Amino acid sequence: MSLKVEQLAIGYRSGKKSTVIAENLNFTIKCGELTAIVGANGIGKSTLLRTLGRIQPALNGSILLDEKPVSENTVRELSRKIGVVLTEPLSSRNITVTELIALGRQPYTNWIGSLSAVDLGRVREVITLMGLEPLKNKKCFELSDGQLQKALIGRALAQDTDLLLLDEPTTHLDLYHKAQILKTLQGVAHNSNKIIVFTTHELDLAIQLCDRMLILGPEGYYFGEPCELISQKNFETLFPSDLVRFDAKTGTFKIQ
Ligand SMILES: Nc1ncnc2c1ncn2[C@@H]1O[C@H](COP(=O)(O)OP(=O)(O)OP(=O)(O)O)[C@@H](O)[C@H]1O
Repeated sequence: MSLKVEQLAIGYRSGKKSTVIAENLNFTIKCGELTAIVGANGIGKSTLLRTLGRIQPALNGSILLDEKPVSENTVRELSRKIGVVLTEPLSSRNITVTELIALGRQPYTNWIGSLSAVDLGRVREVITLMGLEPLKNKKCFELSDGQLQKALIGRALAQDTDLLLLDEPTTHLDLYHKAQILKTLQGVAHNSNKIIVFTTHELDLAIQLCDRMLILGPEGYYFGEPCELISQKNFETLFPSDLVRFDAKTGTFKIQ
């Protein structure tokens, strides 16, 4: 299993006009790898993530999952292959954490949506994995933003897809829980052989925990292992150097 991007152009179409956000993207992510997409505000991280998940169309090029163009899958096929966690608010919060996570099993349930023993087992597994046991019977409206974020990631993990795409999954979390979530995602990628891709502004954590990183910059993009990107000085391209500078020794940005 792999996620292969060939000559991909991402952006927006409005009538006959198209706005290209990034183009000529080429990279391959293998199963068992955790990958972060990083870059400055407005550079195109979410646009790329949504394009990879077929939530918005590519302007050009192709996205292949296990050598098959994602565009050739039906919606139901895609729901078993790609799980997506976006930053949009939940439409209804009047359900329990367990019910929310169980929604992730929808691609596998029958037409009346009843959960099998396998579905229920997976829901229980995810509740334990995400540390949601104490919250499992709480209604979603009773949760803090960080707790809800964990439950939403739980829903996507219950979906059990080969590819999991998450847009800023650690935004509302404190440092401890940011590290905990990213460690959990790393564990899922490594132990269950999944491809997990997420956008983030947490450069330090991503450098420490990811197998690959994709840096989107104003002049182009860089893709590789964090240590390669550090030694090639690619992190220096992320921001103008008047205020912050990347320190290759510690792998962190320092304020000038
Ligand atoms: N629906 C849309 N129509 C047209 N342009 C859009 C749309 N959504 C985003 N853009 C533009 O696309 C560019 C990339 O936006 P995107 O949200 O992908 O950036 P990002 O890197 O995720 O930013 P951030 O770190 O601030 O979340 C921005 O210039 C934005 O204004």
